Amino acid sequence: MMLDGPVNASAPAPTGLFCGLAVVDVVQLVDSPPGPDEKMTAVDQAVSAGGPATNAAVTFAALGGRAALAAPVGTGPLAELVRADLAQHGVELIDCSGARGSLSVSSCTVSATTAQRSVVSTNGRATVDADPLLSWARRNRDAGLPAPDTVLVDGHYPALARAGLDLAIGWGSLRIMDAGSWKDGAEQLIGSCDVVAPSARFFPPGPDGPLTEPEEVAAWLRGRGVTGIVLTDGARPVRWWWHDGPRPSEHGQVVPPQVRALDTLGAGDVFHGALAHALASHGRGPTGSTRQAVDTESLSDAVRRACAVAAASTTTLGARAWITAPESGAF
Ligand SMILES: OC[C@H]1O[C@H](O)[C@H](O)[C@@H]1O
Repeated sequence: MMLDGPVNASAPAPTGLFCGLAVVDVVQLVDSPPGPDEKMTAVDQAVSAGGPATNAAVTFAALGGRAALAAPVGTGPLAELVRADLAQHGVELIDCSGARGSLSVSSCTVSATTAQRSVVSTNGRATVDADPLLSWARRNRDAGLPAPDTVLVDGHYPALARAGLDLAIGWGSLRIMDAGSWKDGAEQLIGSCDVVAPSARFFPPGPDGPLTEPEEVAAWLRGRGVTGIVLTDGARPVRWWWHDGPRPSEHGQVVPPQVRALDTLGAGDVFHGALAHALASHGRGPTGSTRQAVDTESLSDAVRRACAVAAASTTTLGARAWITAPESGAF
């Protein structure tokens, strides 16, 4: 799984802002998922902060980037756990809690036989206030700090995503969306993104029902002005499309490294964090904007790197242990 070397060894560390969900993940590794009314002893456990944007931000920082996470976290014991995990992994928190600051717990069961996960969570039920994000941006500007190279949104808390994307438009940052499975309201955000990474469960509405074919999904996203499309499908090949202005569209796929997976929870988030890191590492283009530096070659290279990191993350339990695993030195 050794990669060809750093994306751009001489460039300063890329910076990323991640907007979306923070939760507490309680992960139990079991021989097989419990049945109704069954109590069982787990084989192992992991507890950490979780949520797509949170896991992506931690990955970005673990790969050497400077990451900030805008998410409602609030106060109390669960919030303390999230804050401690982010601090340990070098992610700056911009707490965007509104009046109701209620952090969710994701109860995650992972089968040691199949590495498949089941997740139960109230997800994003806190109210959100985007003002702390805007203040953070103003403070950084006044301090002369560079704007983030990339902004990633995960589709949770659309008002926060909107604020992050609007800032990114002003900064000229590369705008990435972890689109996951289809969510109502996604369409309003997608049109503001340069790169959209949906999963194989992303079925946008079509004239005759949901669009399920990858080519149809890609065409739908292209029709909304998206330049780079990265369609993930678990351990199956990742397909990508690049469609830049009048030039013909380019398309390719990357077969992820085949590994002995223990836990697939959060692997998609790790993929998105690594994708953002690789794309942001290409530096700034001729107009001083990161988005100008990204092209079809950098996208396919970023997909290849993200596949390697995400595959490695599935060999350990939870979305953190891969960071200190010996083979992660290759990243
Ligand atoms: O994408 C997986 C993440 O979101 C889920 O809700 C879990 O919290 C996990 O951290």
